Parts: sequence; structure tokens; C-alpha cells
Amino acid sequence: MQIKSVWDGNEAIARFTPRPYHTAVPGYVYGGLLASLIDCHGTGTASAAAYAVTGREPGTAPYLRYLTASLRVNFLKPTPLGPELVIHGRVKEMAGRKVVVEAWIEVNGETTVQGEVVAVQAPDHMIEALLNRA
Ligand SMILES: CCCCCCCCCCCC(=O)SCCNC(=O)CCNC(=O)[C@H](O)C(C)(C)COP(=O)(O)OP(=O)(O)OC[C@H]1O[C@@H](n2cnc3c(N)ncnc32)[C@H](O)[C@@H]1OP(=O)(O)O
Repeated sequence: MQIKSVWDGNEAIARFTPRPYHTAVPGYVYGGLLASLIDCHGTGTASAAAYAVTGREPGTAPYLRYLTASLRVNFLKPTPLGPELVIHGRVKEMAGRKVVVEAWIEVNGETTVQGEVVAVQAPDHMIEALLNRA
């Protein structure tokens, strides 16, 4: 998704403007895209929170990155295609290698999607694979 999740000390925010091809019903954003945004931003929020609690600079090695163990998404209202989406992420629970993140998407100041991500710290061999990808 190429989103940038920015940690503000309390929650993480990402912004994304869907393109015309991110649609199913004309005029509205495709739900699978919205679920992907919750997923990507949820794991990013887990990572940012893990760096924060350990007092470390985000994105520094050894990497604290997270895999999606569970993804739940509720589509509360249709999401109009056109305006920028603001994706919020907040840590609900953090224990051991697991972080539970509640996430939601706002458009024009209204929440249209609400979700929850159970994120588990990625094993070293998967982080190595990602680092060697480029
Ligand atoms: C530098 C660039 C890097 C960049 C890195 C960028 C990564 C971006 C990732 C983007 C998001 C993805 O697409 S990720 C891809 C989609 N996801 C996957 O492929 C994950 C496949 N599943 C797995 O590999 C595994 O099941 C794991 C890693 C999720 C968990 O296995 P594990 O490592 O053996 O851990 P395990 O002991 O079972 O679980 C740890 C804790 O999490 C809980 N837990 C585990 N699964 C669940 C679940 N579904 N729902 C609730 N809770 C769960 C357990 O009860 C336990 O809690 P407790 O007993 O401690 O309380």
C-alpha cells in the first residue's frame, strides 16, 4: 500500500487517497482496499508502539516488525471515493510478542470503517527476507 504510518505519541495516523480504480460500486471505495489499509496501518501501529515502549527510534535495527495474525473489519457506512482517507491506529493491548490494535478510517470527519488487528512480532528470518528483497 506504500502508506506511511506516523506515530504521534498516542496513536498512529496514515493518509491515503484512493484512485478511481479502487472501486466496486461506482462512487464508493472497494472494501478490500479499506481492509488492506486497516491491515497495513495496524501492523505499522504495532511496530511504532513497540519502538515507543522500548524508547527506541522507529525503523532502527534490530527491527521490530509485525505480522497480521488476525484481521477484523466492520464497514459501518459506504466510503465515498474522492476525498482523502485518514486511518487511525491505537494500541488496545500489548503483551509479549502480541499487540492488539484498534483502527478506524475517517473520511470528511466521519468514521466509515472500524477494525481490529492482532499483530505478532515477525520472526527474524521473515525480516531478513524483507530486507533482502530490494
Ligand atoms: C525491516 C522491514 C520489515 C518489514 C516488515 C513488514 C511486515 C508487514 C506485514 C503486513 C501484514 C501482512 O501481510 S502479514 C502476512 C499475513 N500474515 C501471516 O502470514 C501470518 C501467518 N501466521 C503466522 O506466521 C503465525 O501464526 C504467527 C507469527 C502470527 C504466530 O505464530 P507464533 O510466532 O508461533 O506465535 P504464537 O506463540 O502462536 O502467538 C503469539 C501470541 O499471539 C497470539 N495469537 C496468535 N495468533 C492469533 C490469532 N489469530 N488471534 C489472536 N491471537 C493470536 C497467541 O495466542 C500468543 O498470545 P500469548 O499466548 O502470548 O498471549
